[in-house]
Amino acid sequence: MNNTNGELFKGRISAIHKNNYTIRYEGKDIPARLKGSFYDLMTDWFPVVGDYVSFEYNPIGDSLIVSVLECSGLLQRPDQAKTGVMQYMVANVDYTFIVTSLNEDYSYNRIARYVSVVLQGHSIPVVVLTKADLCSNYGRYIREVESISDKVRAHAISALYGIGVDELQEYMRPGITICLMGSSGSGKSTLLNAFAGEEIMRTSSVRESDSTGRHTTTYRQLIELNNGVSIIDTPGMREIGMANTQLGIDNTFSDIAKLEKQCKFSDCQHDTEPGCAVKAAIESGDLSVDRYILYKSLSSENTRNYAKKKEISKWAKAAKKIKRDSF
Ligand SMILES: Nc1nc2c(ncn2[C@@H]2O[C@H](COP(=O)(O)OP(=O)(O)OP(=O)(O)O)[C@@H](O)[C@H]2O)c(=O)[nH]1
Ligand SMILES: [Zn+2]
Repeated sequence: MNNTNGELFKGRISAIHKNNYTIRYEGKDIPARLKGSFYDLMTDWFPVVGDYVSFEYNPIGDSLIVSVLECSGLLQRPDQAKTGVMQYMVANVDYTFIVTSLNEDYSYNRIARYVSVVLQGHSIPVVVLTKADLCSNYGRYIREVESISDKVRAHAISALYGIGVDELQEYMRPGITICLMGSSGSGKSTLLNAFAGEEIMRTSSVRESDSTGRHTTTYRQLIELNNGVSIIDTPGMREIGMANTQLGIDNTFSDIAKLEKQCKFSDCQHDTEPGCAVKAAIESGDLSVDRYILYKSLSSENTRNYAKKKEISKWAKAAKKIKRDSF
């Protein structure tokens, strides 16, 4: 690759640190920054890790990212300011491994949240229950996770003892991108090292007393394995809020969403109304009350946050107008 006169190349964003980007191109990592037009246009379509971009190559300094190419498999997370706005996190992800350790990190509710976010982003959720060596009854957890949704498969592994990691090989096909999501200390880096067969990520040591991990992963990073699989490791996330995720929630609980449409009255509150399909399913044991409550609580959290987001953008517009009018 030579220095070019505006010639464009296609690469993939492998890391982002503040305004510094790294592009993966033909096995090399190239430092890059965004072309000024990204900022001029005030676009919120800034590249994220996993995005394919076109760029102008500069062999002696930063290359210039010109545009973001079309993508699918986009994962979002709520912004840090908790304004109900979802931010893009990673792009072009085929499978998302929801990594949860089989100790107090395990949460049915949180896994359902992750699954909704993953399905909303058109990626396929796979729950990886780590540290199976610390749990005597992991079969129960696999069944419980798979009962959340028929779109979810779960595997119990111990990367430390090499148990169950082979089961995950079925997802590892050349050209596939896998994103690892999960709390800090859940074992993402250890799993990545097991896939790579060598220590490519530093792992954090868990404090013995409370088995929480210290934060080690500082930014999202795409790593290409020798088998042609790309892995994106994300920093540990404990909370995952719902906003603009209704499609993902309905997709996760598609049987419930379908049942609600079968009630006799279209505005059925599933309370005392006759011909209520939801109540009938609960009474017959086809639908568990806990799962139904979870679906309702995620949906109402989503609606609340979405309304908040609209409210905030109304304030932001009004504030901009005041500023404009005062000049
Ligand atoms: N017992 C046991 N411990 C494990 C296993 N996998 C990982 N650990 C330990 O859990 C701790 C945290 O693992 P990491 O791989 O660093 O966790 P992480 O998810 O990458 O954490 P962040 O980088 O903070 O997001 C380390 O001390 C690992 O040795 C396992 O299968 N069994
Ligand atoms: Zn009903």
